[in-house]
Amino acid sequence: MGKRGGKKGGRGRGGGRGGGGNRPRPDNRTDKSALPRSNERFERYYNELGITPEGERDAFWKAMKTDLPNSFRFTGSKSHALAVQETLRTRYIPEITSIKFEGQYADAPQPVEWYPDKLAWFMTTPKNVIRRFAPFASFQKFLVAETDVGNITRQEVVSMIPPLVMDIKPGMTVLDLCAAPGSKSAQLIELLNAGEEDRARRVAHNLANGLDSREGQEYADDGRSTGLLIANDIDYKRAHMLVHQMKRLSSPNIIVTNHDATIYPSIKLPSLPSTDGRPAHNRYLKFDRILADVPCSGDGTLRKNLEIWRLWNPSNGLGLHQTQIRILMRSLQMLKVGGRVVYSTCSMNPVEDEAVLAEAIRQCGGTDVVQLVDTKDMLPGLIRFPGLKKWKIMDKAGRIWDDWTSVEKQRAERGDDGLHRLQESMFASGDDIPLERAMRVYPHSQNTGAFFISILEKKSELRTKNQLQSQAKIVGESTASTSHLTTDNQTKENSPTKVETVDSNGVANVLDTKLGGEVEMVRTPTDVSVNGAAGAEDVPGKRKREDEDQKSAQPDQKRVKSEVNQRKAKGQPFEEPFKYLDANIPELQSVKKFYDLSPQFPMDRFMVRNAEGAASKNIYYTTALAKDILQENEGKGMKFVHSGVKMLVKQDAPSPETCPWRIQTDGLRILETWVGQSRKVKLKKKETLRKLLVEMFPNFHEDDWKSLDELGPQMRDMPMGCCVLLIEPSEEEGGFSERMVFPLWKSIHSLNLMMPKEDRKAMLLRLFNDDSPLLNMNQNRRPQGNSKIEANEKEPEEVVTEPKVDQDSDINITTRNTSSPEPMLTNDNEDITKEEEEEEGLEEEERGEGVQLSTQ
Ligand SMILES: C[S@@+](CC[C@H](N)C(=O)[O-])C[C@H]1O[C@@H](n2cnc3c(N)ncnc32)[C@H](O)[C@@H]1O
Repeated sequence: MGKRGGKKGGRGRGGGRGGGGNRPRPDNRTDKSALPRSNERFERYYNELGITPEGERDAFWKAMKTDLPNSFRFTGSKSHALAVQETLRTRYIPEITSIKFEGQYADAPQPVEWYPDKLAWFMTTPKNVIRRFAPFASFQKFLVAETDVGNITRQEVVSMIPPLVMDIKPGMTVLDLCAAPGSKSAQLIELLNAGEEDRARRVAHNLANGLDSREGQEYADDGRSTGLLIANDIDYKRAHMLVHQMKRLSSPNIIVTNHDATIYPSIKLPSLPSTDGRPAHNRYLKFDRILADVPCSGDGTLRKNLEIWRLWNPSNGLGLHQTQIRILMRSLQMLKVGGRVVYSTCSMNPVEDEAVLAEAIRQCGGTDVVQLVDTKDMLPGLIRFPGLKKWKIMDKAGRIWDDWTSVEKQRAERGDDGLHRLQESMFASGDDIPLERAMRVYPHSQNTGAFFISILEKKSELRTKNQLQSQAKIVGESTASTSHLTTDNQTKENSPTKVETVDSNGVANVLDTKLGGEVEMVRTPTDVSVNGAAGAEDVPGKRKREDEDQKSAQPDQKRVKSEVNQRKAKGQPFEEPFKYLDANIPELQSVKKFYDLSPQFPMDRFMVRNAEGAASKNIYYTTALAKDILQENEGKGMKFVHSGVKMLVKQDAPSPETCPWRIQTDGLRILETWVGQSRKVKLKKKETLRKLLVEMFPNFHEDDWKSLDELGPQMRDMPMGCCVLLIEPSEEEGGFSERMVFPLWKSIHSLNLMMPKEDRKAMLLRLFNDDSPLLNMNQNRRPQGNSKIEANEKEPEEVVTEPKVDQDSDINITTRNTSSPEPMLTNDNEDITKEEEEEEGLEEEERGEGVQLSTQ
């Protein structure tokens, strides 16, 4: 499938069975496995810290110096993920274990024991062997196809831990503050939406049968998931990688933002009506759960990122300590009382781990206010070590210090030489903070990377004095301490409570920190009114503000449009605004009528992405809470990058009676329950589906319906346009083991299952072990309609890793170089990198075409 040529330096870990040998590669790419695996200061520091028991030290270093097994996760709804997992078990494992490689039978992929439902797996056979050794070809095809369509996600095993210990429940509000590229956000949304489809179907069934509606919080919105995940990243380009990942999840419960987590703005909610005649109080969103998977030095990923052996130095961790504290402090401020923050890093360095926890707890007012939750009984089967109570700090010069007193003494006697990065908060203080409740996972315990995970519970509101002090600290120290990040934040104090910041994109924001813990965006002088990221040249200034004041006098819609256009013209990044539609507009009314939608389906949550608020091409759907947030914060400087599931797409209709709005696969999962029986058809036999998958635009006129078995008469009688094809699991011979739904389009002369080519191929491979080429029956047909229709029928393709100009015009990006001037060891704990996707052969140009429709 993929191009394999030496396009870029690969992330290859070739060289045999996890041994990191130096075997030459068959292509011209750099063999990183040949990089030296030693670093005197790194090894000395961790030996001196004694992070593992004496008897395990050799095993620890041995594991560190060998290649990391590949690991992946089955994603999506549980039933679907289990169905894909079953294919691995029943078809590919027997095949793999019969392959002989270097004189031995290949190791089978194995499930990660502690991962719920065994949905995470790892395998020790090197990736390049799987890719290039012919007997693995069909397994490789399966992996690539399922990864391509989002059913499998490559992710480091240890990186899967934090979301699992967050105790996510339906209906919760969750914030992932440092979320790109989005592996953990994907897990979070799966947990948040767990069981949604079953619940909604139960409600619909009860309604149809005159039974009582379901009780309980989970059924508050007729079984639809009411929770919210806000996934954030400071880096604009990476925030768009996040958008790509989030779009694959097709959830209306997600908002992606692009802010600095240390000063993440408070999100306004609509005020409740005042009962006493006084002005209504401002309300802000507080979170049940926050994940602070902070930027870190990443030495826990060293088995995968071999460059860390060369680049590791003590300054990396020391330089991140303050930023990590600030991110954790801001998390705790935004948390509900009783809520939990999971703080995690892929670094083993206590200066980034326990020292950060201890300092944040102290700043909050102690363990009565914020307490660590014991993790030792969580995820039975996972071998872990307790958090450290005592530790030492290595300075820039490689000297190791036991405590702060010794540093101060040295400073008094010999000056600051090499000590300037050291701070008191980095050292163990002897406080009675139960740091052992955190968990440390090391490579040798179960052949993984290393990770640090902790859970903090907010017992009571933070004390206002501490809040203000810590916020003042955020303001005062921001410039110095974030300079090492990949972005160049600058912050300056404006007044005791007003803070002007210029973020990584050059966007100027005014934040008001006066409210107990609220960081409110009060003005964004250069923001494109709602979401835009300003150009670097747009630094705040008096003239800018005057311009802004004038602009605010313009009608909102015109202003947004003109500013978006200006940005487009300048090639600057911008986001189209989120505009909700009136439920009574003719377009939505026609959709409601055509699909016979149940009155239980909320018609007031549809939105479009254009300043005019016009339903012209794509209509998106969000939850009620996402709508409240997007509307309430519009024009207030929140940088919303993405939200909404594409649910309806306008199509050239084959007749005036046909609704031109077809249901898009992304939104079908949510809508299908509420579609009336008049636009639903059922299919039972696998072979009928196979025909619809292999043939694009199969003929459908005159007697063609007879070739479609049980589906034929249903489609013969179905008026043209889009309908819902439903497949129920059945025990019958030739029946299906899982429930599936698809949008099916009927035209004058053909039918078409509306699925992108790559999804069709993946499904053919999984259900039928069939990788024969797809047949485009349209090509064999005499053109009947006009050629414009054909052109309009193409679905825009999605990108995988790189942001690009989205043909949907939802997202338009001009990329900017935000990289740090110096080589920097800020590890992003990447699970999927561009480089790796290229290795997998998943380059953009190789992706199949999108959905096609025919009006013929
Ligand atoms: C360890 S990675 C996160 C990995 C991610 N949680 C996942 O599982 O895919 C850290 C991320 O934090 C982002 N970041 C760095 N400094 C930040 C800040 N001050 N605010 C928000 N995000 C930040 C980086 O751009 C990077 O994407």
